[in-house]
Amino acid sequence: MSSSERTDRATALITGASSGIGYQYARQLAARGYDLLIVSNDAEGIANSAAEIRKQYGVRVSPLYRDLSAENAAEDLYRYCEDERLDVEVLVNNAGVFFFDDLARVDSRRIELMLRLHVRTTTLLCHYFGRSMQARGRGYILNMSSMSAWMPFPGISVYAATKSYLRTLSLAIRNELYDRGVRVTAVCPGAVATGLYNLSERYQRLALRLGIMMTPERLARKGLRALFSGRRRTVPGFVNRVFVPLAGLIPGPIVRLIKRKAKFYRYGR
Ligand SMILES: NC(=O)C1=CN([C@@H]2O[C@H](COP(=O)(O)OP(=O)(O)OC[C@H]3O[C@@H](n4cnc5c(N)ncnc54)[C@H](OP(=O)(O)O)[C@@H]3O)[C@@H](O)[C@H]2O)C=CC1
Ligand SMILES: N[C@@H](C=O)C(=O)O
Repeated sequence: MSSSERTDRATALITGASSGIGYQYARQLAARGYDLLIVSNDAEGIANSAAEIRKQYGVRVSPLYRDLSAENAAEDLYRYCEDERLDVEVLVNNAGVFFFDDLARVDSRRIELMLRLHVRTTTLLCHYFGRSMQARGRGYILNMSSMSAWMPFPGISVYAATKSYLRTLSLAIRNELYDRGVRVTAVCPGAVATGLYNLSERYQRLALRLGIMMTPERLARKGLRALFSGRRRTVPGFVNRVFVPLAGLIPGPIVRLIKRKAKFYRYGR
């Protein structure tokens, strides 16, 4: 199965498309001819993204304001698509949040929000839309995991665990849906220059120049290429691919030594 320029009215649903990587997925899917349904928790931000993409690509773009960490978020979104008779051919589960803190220290509401957004809602969206896609015999699901899926490190315990869950989930459902014409890909980036960790623009520019970070445009291009060529997973960036098998080999005492010494770990303490 491959996707080129589309002529029918298939829809791509992208969560968290008001900014960063999700916005780039939305633009690039519009460039491929998909109509879009884009969702975020910021009414003005998602409406602005929709207006810009509509103007640039001339496709139909519907912005939807939803808190995807809410209890029935996935079911609501699925029902909305049914009511609007949207033929969702591509589902991009991208919405995400980040915090850096110890599990025992952080406000429990932040933990709950991350678990609901990354795990509960994403899983149920895969369930509902995966079911329709398999009935139709065609579809694509892209789940945003992360290189941190292989990095059970202090400060990112919940984030890394949820991204590891998404990596595993994606691989399993890929094999459940493959013979029904549905492709599932986990995208596992290292650092991408977005607002996710509130890194200043100056440091982002430096990290981009040093090749430590990737632009969201480039990441989205690589993610979609992997999705439409039916790959199970992509870890964009050579250095990231080299680091992945090494991350789990770092001994606990070294991890704890870095934690004690690292300046970034002391911020906000
Ligand atoms: N940046 C990076 O280095 C990496 C990012 N990733 C993953 O990529 C994905 C996108 O992140 P990125 O683009 O960097 O970050 P951004 O902060 O730029 O984008 C996050 C998106 O998620 C949306 N979102 C957050 N909370 C909710 C919510 N409760 N309901 C609905 N939408 C929500 C935000 O919308 P709004 O604020 O408008 O609600 C925003 O559109 C995330 O899943 C992240 O974990 C993975 C690896 C590396
Ligand atoms: N930088 C990424 C981890 O490796 C992320 O934010 O997920």
